[in-house]
Amino acid sequence: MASHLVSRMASVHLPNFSEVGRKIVGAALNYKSLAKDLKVQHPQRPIIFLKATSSYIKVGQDIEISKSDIVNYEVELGVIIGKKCKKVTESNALDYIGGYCLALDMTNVSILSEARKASAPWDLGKGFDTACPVSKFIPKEDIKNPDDVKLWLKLNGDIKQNGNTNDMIFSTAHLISFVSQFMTLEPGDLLLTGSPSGVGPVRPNDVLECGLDDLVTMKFSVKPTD
Ligand SMILES: O=C(O)/C=C/C(=O)CC(=O)C(=O)O
Repeated sequence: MASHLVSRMASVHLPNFSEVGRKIVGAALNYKSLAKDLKVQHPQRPIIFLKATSSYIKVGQDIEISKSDIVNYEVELGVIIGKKCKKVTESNALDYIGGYCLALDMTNVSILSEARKASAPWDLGKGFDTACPVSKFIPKEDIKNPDDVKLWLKLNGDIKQNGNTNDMIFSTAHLISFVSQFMTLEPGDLLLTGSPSGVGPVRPNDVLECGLDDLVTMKFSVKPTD
C-alpha cells in the first residue's frame, strides 16, 4: 500500500493499550493555567518524562499512597499511539493517533521535590505503583480535535480542575512530533499531554472522579499502604 494511504488509515482499536503499550510518556507544565498557578514561565520546549507501565491501574483498582507522602492528582488527556511513529512532522503527527483515554498522572510531590533538589530524574515520583489510573479506550473518531476537549476532576465531590486542552502550550501534534524525534512511539504507547490548573494533594480514603467531555468519566479511591 502506498505510504500516503497508510498514513490516512482509520483508527486502530486498542482496548488493551495498557497491556501492550511499552511506554508512558508525559509532558509536564503544558497548560498556561497551571504555569500561572505555579508562577512559572512557559517552557520553551516540551518537558518530557517517562512513567513506568507497571504504574497503570484500571477502574476498580485503588490508588495507593503512603500516609507520610504528598501525592498530587493531575487529570489529563491521554493519546494512544496507533502505529509506529519515528521522526514525524507536526503536520503528519495526528495520523499516528490510534485513540484516546482519560488519565490521572498521579505525582509523588515529596519524592519529586527531593529529586528536583538533587537534580535527579523524576522516575520514582511519577512512576510508582498505581500512579497511572486510566479509563477505557476512546476511539479516535470520538474526538474530532484533541486540542479542544474539556476535562475536569472532583475530589470528594468538589470540583478542583476544570480545563480544556485548548489551554495547552504545546499542541497534541507538536508533542507527538517532538517526542518522536528522540524515541520511536509504538502502538499502545500512551502520551500524557499535561494537566490544567487546580492540581492538588490526595489523602487516604479520598475519592477522585474525573471526566473528558461527555465521552467518559471514571472514579478511583485512594488507599493507604501503611
Ligand atoms: O514541577 C514539578 O515538580 C512537577 C510538575 C508536574 O508534575 C507537572 C505535570 O506533570 C503536568 O503539568 O502535567
